[in-house]
Amino acid sequence: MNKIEHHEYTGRIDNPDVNERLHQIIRRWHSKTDAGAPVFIGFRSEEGVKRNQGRPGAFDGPVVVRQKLASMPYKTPVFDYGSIIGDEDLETSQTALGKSVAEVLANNQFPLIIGGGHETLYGHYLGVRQTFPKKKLAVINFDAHFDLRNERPSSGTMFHQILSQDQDVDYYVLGIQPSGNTESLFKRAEYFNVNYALMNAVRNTNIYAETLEKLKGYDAVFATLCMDSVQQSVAPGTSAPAQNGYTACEIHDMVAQLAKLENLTSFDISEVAPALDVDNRTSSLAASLFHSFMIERETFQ
Ligand SMILES: N=CN[C@@H](CCC(=O)O)C(=O)O
Repeated sequence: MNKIEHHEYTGRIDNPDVNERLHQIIRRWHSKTDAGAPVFIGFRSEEGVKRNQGRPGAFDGPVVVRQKLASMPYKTPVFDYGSIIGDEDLETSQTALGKSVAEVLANNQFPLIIGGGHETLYGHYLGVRQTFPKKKLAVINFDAHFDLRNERPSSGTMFHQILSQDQDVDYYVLGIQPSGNTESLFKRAEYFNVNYALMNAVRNTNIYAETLEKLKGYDAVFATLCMDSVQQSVAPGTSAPAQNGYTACEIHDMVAQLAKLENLTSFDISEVAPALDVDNRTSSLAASLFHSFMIERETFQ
């Protein structure tokens, strides 16, 4: 059984009479907490990255991203489930994450999952599927990579795992880098009818707006953001950084639009690797993206 670790939030206080920063307002999750509220769930795992021959360092992602979130202004109810401590038994760790995600969804709350390597997404999927066993699902991935490898489960296989076992999931991925995916992976994307857009198309066409329109037609949508979709200058702390990835401005704007999607069930940000980071740039950016998302989605609470 995977251990659950709890995070102690601390930070500065400007006015002791008002709870106006996240560390002042956040409470430990329990099954009676407010419906509709966001709930952070950490997934401390880098086993998938190791198996994928990447650069480990994401194990502390959930700790450092929470440290960065702690002092951000936030006033509405928000909860923290804790972090699942992953180990070499990735499959069991992902099952544990799925169970936690399903528990939170069953409470009509909104899981905000902090990875961990991108193997986080497979556990995220398990929780969504367990909650909605019969629904037509879509997953939207902001990523430089397809993650369609057909190998032992890792941070490069999750969408192959999902699409080969579940006929009722459509896969959308935006920000694919030609320099990060071989012809074989592009062919596999065609084989699975993946709705993909290269980074240049995302920048120069209406594909994102069109994708959001299509996503409205599903029973439920879950979202994942791999930090290696963001350019290396602002997100150096990832296993496989991209030189031509999203700018900080572009990805904030896209996440803000995502937050308005009513049938969105849950959102993970993965591949924050503090051990590879420079001046906490990647963890600060991930925290800022979660914060933007929460502010935009407050209307649903
Ligand atoms: N989205 C994450 N992808 C993998 C690397 C991509 C690949 O397998 O080529 C990762 O960082 O571990």
